[in-house]
Amino acid sequence: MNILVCGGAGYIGSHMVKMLGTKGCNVVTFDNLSSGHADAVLSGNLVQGCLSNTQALRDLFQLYQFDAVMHFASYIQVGESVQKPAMYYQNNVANTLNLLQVMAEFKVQHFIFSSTAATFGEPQYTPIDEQHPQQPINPYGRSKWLIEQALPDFAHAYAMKSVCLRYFNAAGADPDGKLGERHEPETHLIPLVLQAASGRRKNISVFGTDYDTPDGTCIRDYIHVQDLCEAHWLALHYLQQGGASQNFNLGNGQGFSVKQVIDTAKAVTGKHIEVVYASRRAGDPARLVADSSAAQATLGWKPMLADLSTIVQHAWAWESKQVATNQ
Ligand SMILES: NC(=O)c1ccc[n+]([C@@H]2O[C@H](COP(=O)([O-])OP(=O)(O)OC[C@H]3O[C@@H](n4cnc5c(N)ncnc54)[C@H](O)[C@@H]3O)[C@@H](O)[C@H]2O)c1
Ligand SMILES: O=c1ccn([C@@H]2O[C@H](COP(=O)(O)OP(=O)(O)O[C@H]3O[C@H](CO)[C@@H](O)[C@H](O)[C@H]3O)[C@@H](O)[C@H]2O)c(=O)[nH]1
Repeated sequence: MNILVCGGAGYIGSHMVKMLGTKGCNVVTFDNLSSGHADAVLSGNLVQGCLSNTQALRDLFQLYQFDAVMHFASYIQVGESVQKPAMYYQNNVANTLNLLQVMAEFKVQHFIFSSTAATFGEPQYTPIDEQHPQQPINPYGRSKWLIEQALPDFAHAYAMKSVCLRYFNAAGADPDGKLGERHEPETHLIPLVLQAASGRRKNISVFGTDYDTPDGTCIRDYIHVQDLCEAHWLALHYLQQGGASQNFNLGNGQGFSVKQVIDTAKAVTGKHIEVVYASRRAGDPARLVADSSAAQATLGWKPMLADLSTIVQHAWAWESKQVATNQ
């Protein structure tokens, strides 16, 4: 199978490229390296280019006959999306539409899209299943939601079938230690806590202690990046076997508070972690936990690395490697 991975030099995409390589697929990564890293692409070819360049996409599709496209490329920071919505709608919506247009032109009919829990907005109930209303509360969530809304039209007009995978909080690192999270700047809780443990960062700020949760800090559903990639692999097979377009929520179904994550990191690393209590970060819902039973029933997906300690251990091995490499 020839698979195009847009954003394959990024955190989740690079793990996917590695997995596709081990499964025997021919992988082409298309990435503008705006936040990705060329050395994270461990399988196939890396084509450096931007989704804003429709002609570059046409040239790419001319060169390879893709069976499917996995689309990880986007901007990903909620806070930044509030400050710079134009940038988010341009990259996450307009550039994705370029990709879909070229897919339609070349009759590539299987699309797997990285969507997000942020399409739901403030939850009305948890765990969040696919029937939960989608009312995104920031431009990032809305940009992903807009693509979800457009996809049925592409299915109708061009017979393009898609699976939207709405990740909850992606975390962890390649169990082989070859890949991990390298966002610059890093905004995600687990890598930041571990940087505070390794000494690369002075402390970790806890954003808000007055939420309506047992310990007052926000609750999230952390899902191992390897388990996310496995879901993509199963989604690819689902589409190839004639499965209809569908959206799936992906998480472990278990929520952990910010304080619980820090405690787990202390236990895993055995290090002192300095904690600073700060005010709430705008746009953070108190509790996001996934109901992934649809993915389990339809795709046969089952998280294999669901334990938070395992997720943090793998991320810690990666962080320790970064520290050693930078010394
Ligand atoms: N990290 C999470 O917790 C999380 C949760 C839910 C959804 N997602 C989604 O998963 C996807 C991957 O997230 P990530 O954490 O790996 O992000 P990332 O920033 O590490 O990776 C994104 C990649 O896309 C590339 N890219 C961005 N715009 C591009 C463009 N116009 N043309 C070509 N390449 C471009 C970047 O260079 C980068 O390599 C994103 O779509 C994100 O919205 C992530
Ligand atoms: O220095 C920090 C960083 C984060 N947090 C808190 O930790 C939790 C998790 O935050 P973070 O790791 O930034 O993830 P989210 O904001 O939950 O967003 C992630 O998970 C969402 C789905 O749940 C995706 O849509 C986003 O793309 C992805 O970044 C939140 O309560 C934050 O307020 C802190 O307290 N201190």
